[in-house]
Amino acid sequence: MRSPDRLDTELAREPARELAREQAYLEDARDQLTRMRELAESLDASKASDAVSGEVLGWVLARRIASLQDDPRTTLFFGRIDVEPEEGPAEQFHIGRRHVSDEAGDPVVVDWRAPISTAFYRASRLEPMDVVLRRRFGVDRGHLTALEDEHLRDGAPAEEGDGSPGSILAAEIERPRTGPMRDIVSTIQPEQDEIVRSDVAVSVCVQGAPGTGKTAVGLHRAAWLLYSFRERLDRSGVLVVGPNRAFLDHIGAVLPSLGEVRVGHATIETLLDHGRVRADEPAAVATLKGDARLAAVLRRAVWSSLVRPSEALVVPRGVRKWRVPAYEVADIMDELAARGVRYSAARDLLPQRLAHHVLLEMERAGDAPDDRVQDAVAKSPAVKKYVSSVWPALDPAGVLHRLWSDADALRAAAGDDLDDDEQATLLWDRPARTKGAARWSRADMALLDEVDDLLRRVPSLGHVVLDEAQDLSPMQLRAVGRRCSTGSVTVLGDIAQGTTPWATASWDEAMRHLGKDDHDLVVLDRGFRVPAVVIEYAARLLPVMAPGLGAPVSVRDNPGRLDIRRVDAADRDLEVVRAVVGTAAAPGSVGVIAPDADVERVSTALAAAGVAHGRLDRDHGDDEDHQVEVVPASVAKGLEFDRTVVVEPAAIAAAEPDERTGLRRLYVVLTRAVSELTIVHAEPLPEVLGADVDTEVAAQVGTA
Ligand SMILES: Nc1ncnc2c1ncn2[C@@H]1O[C@H](COP(=O)(O)OP(=O)(O)OP(=O)(O)O)[C@@H](O)[C@H]1O
Repeated sequence: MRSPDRLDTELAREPARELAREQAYLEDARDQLTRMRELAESLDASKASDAVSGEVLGWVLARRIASLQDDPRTTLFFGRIDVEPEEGPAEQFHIGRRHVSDEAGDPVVVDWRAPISTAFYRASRLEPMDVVLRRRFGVDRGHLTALEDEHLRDGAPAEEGDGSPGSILAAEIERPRTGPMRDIVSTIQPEQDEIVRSDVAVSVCVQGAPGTGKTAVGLHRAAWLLYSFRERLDRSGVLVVGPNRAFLDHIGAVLPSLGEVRVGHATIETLLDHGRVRADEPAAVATLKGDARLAAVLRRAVWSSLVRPSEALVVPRGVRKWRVPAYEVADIMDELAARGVRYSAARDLLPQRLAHHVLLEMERAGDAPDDRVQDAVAKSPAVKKYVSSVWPALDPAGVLHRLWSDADALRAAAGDDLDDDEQATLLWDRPARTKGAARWSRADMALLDEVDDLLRRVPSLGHVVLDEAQDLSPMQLRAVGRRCSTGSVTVLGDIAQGTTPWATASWDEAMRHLGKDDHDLVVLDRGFRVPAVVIEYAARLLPVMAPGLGAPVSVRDNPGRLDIRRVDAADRDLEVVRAVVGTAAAPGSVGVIAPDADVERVSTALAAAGVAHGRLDRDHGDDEDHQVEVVPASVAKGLEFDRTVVVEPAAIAAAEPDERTGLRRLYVVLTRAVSELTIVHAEPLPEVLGADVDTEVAAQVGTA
């Protein structure tokens, strides 16, 4: 019998042995991956039956070979589950970013998206899902450094956990943020996994406070859908829509790191690109243009272009003239208009319909015309001219130009939907002379898109992930909705972060505008980004600007640090530089978030002090990665930095058109920090943050 001391020593050695065993398994898996890649490389695309198949096969093989590269920065797996079903054999599965199999075709590593992997993410003591052991691996540059086991059926009482992550999980969550956003496959939480794996037919709307993982969940859902419904979605396409270019740069590496390179990324501006935006307009005008009532107005404007025929169509052919009486043309037009075909598509059908009637006339007169005659009649100048007179050709710019310049046209289209004042608001003060000279606004883009769809149906994708959806107007939501009309959508957002005057107040309403009345609404409330002291501070804004919405419960180990520095106006820029220099000494990204109008000044002050930095503007950042980025407040949404320095909160709030929007913008800005938030201000802070806040919070975190 072994002595207790020896047993202890052995037990202490066991994890090291286990780790060595797993490391050996990893080496084996790597060999198998190499074997799979070599096999793919040995296949010859030129043996295909013809040149086109050869090209397709060559492309498929190249893609497969690329997907079988071993990335030395990660390991092939990050977890393991041991499954013991009541019936059938016990099995063990290593879970990784991609599938690896051995010579016999048996799995060595299973893809995190495979159905069997669900248990890795969701099994709990309450619901073990046949899992007896869940193992997580600590990883460093391709090596396993630690393992952590959870025994789900070891007889301990089946209680829910307290929600706090284990140490490997915690280390992953606490890892400093550098560079762009990374994937979270190894640590997806059960409530997140449920969203990720919702069926392809289900549209999901996720409301979640800052840092609850909405963006991460949306991107992983896209990857899961592509894996599970590859053929269908490869054909129809998947698109991610985000708020601005800087955000797309921030998230752009996540899907490629999961092996998905074919997902499109767009902002609402690039999606609705119907010309150059050349005009800014008052919030009241943009809000009205974003109102869903405009859809009915535009529909009327388009369809009222039809002209009731008053004269017969006369088609000369040889010595004869053939006629289609006006009332018959009207019947044909009514039938086409009632069929739900889009305006221009129906117009394309009209010549053939008219020609068919001419053909019937000819037959009645004893002729025996064939299809070629019908075609010739349809293409004849007489028919073309007639069609243009009763069913005029339209284009989006022409329709909108007329509405905004011609009070009578707008009144006719407005029906009961817009009152006189609203019509006056929409009319241009100085109408552009031609549609080509029109100075379109951002809000006009969604309207041009609506008209475009009234003329010809915009094709639908298989799935759209719409991030920061709370900021979209009803007309913009309709535009996104038509791009997933036959597919599904994942909508991500936070009502409290709505910073447009038209921001949505209700997800049910937003989903209705998207055409997805039937949807699942899920609330995420565990915060993975913002540490407790920072989120508690930012949450002081909530009762005023988003009553009823709660702050997330931070699951971060790091309590965070909040440092509020009040200085004289003359010293402010110097203090910002000092704060940045102090905070940039440690590794991790630093975001200096300033009122848009102050970005230039802050950047100049940093440059003068020799602090290298980048700048994230609305449309782009530069391509280099900088540790320090200066960020206009209006661009900060969706981004995160290890540490942030926020400049002049009162000015950030005051730059918005109203108090509520201002405080919401500030809430977004204050919730970008992963570990530290430093506020530098000369103006008094907004009252709702607390009059006593300087001393109170400073004391709480022991700052200067
Ligand atoms: N399960 C998880 N494991 C590890 N990290 C996570 C997890 N979920 C989220 N995170 C991390 O938390 C941070 C915040 O996530 P994300 O940006 O997706 O949140 P969000 O809800 O979209 O935030 P916001 O509303 O502020 O834009 C990211 O760094 C993300 O990688």
